[in-house]
Amino acid sequence: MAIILVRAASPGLSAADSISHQGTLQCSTLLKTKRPAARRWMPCSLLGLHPWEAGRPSPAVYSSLAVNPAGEAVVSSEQKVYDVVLKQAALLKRQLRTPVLDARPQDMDMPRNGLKEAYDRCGEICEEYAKTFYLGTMLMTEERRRAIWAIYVWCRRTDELVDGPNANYITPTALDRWEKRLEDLFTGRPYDMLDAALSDTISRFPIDIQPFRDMIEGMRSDLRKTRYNNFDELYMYCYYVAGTVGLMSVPVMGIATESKATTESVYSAALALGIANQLTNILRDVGEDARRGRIYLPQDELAQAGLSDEDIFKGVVTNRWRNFMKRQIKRARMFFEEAERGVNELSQASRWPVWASLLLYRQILDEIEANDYNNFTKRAYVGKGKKLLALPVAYGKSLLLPCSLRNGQT
Ligand SMILES: CC(C)=CCC/C(C)=C/CC/C(C)=C/CC/C(C)=C/[C@@H]1[C@@H](COP(=O)(O)OP(=O)(O)O)[C@]1(C)CC/C=C(\C)CC/C=C(\C)CCC=C(C)C
Ligand SMILES: [Mn+2]
Repeated sequence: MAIILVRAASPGLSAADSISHQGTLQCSTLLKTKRPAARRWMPCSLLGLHPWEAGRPSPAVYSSLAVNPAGEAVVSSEQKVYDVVLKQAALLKRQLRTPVLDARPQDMDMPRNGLKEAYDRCGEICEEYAKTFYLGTMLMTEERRRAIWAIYVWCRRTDELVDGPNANYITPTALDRWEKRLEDLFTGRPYDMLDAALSDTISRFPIDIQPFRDMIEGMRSDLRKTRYNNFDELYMYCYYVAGTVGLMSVPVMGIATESKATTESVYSAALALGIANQLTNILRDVGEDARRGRIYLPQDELAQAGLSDEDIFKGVVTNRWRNFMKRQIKRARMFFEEAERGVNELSQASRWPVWASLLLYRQILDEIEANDYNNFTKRAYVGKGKKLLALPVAYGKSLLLPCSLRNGQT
């Protein structure tokens, strides 16, 4: 696939920055050298690096076009998703300027009777299905905790549609109906008590519908797609099913008043955390997914490593597999690193749970390594002791100054 760099859509870029042709480059990201005045760009491939090995510049400063085999230019997934980030950030900024939250009557602080029950049920479901997330939410303020439970339950139910016991009967039409329900709850007409909790959350926090719609879109693609040709395709899937969670959560978590970071950069970090978590999920579940006929790994990178679908189905750990896995783990860690830069930009009370979940999820990668990359038959599992240890470490990190106050604006 050939890549053409085109003028960035973001403000502040001059035409001189814009066009450069990369012929048959494999990567869709360029490395920005540290010479801001000249704004030099160097293709990662020329440096012998994958973009994620070279340090991923924000797509805010460039935009890349991939050329498909028919010679048509297509916008990269990263750029498409970054456009969503910009839109979400703009919406949040606009809504925060409208003093809806402050103008709320006092009695809205506590949900009314039926709603309390609905939120409590969301909490129970979260505790039952995701002990780690639940533990994290216990560190939040009550209103935020309830909101995250409601979002969690909606995400879990959406995932259950395609992964749960009735998954074989789920059609695109069923997902269309689920989307209609989503629209209804966003306009204050919830279908059941769990939807009512989310509907209430939406009235309390400046949450937009798009990430929710996009998650449903991810489930639609999961119904029809079992292979990913390259990382660009996989990235889009990860955005849909997990990056969206980051975008849904930021308006609830809140950005610290003292933070000097841009709203866009906080959203980018939240997106990166979702992507990192999903890549980790994928690497942990390779064997389990293969038994369902699914391979969520970039086919081109498998081929470059001398591996085929058959090797995945056979599930034998070879040196080729180890080398392939090392690169995949490295990429996931880069997304975690990107996410780390945003955590302390969140409001103080939200940092600890996010750090805790980041550290705990990232440890799954260490466990895959400790299992000598056997993710075919061994499930990477973080033991209770390590989980408990992560909590004080997370707390310590949450007390550090936001990156934007340490190194200037991010
Ligand atoms: C600035 C900054 C860093 C902000 C933080 C933003 C933030 C809170 C991001 C959260 C990211 C996150 C937790 C993403 C979830 C990723 C995930 C696990 C997605 C799973 C998708 C499908 O996976 P699959 O089917 O392959 O796997 P299973 O075997 O089924 O597990 C999901 C299952 C999609 C549905 C997601 C959820 C149910 C999780 C939703 C979680 C929350 C709303 C809680 C977030 C709260 C905290 C405290 C992190
Ligand atoms: Mn699932």
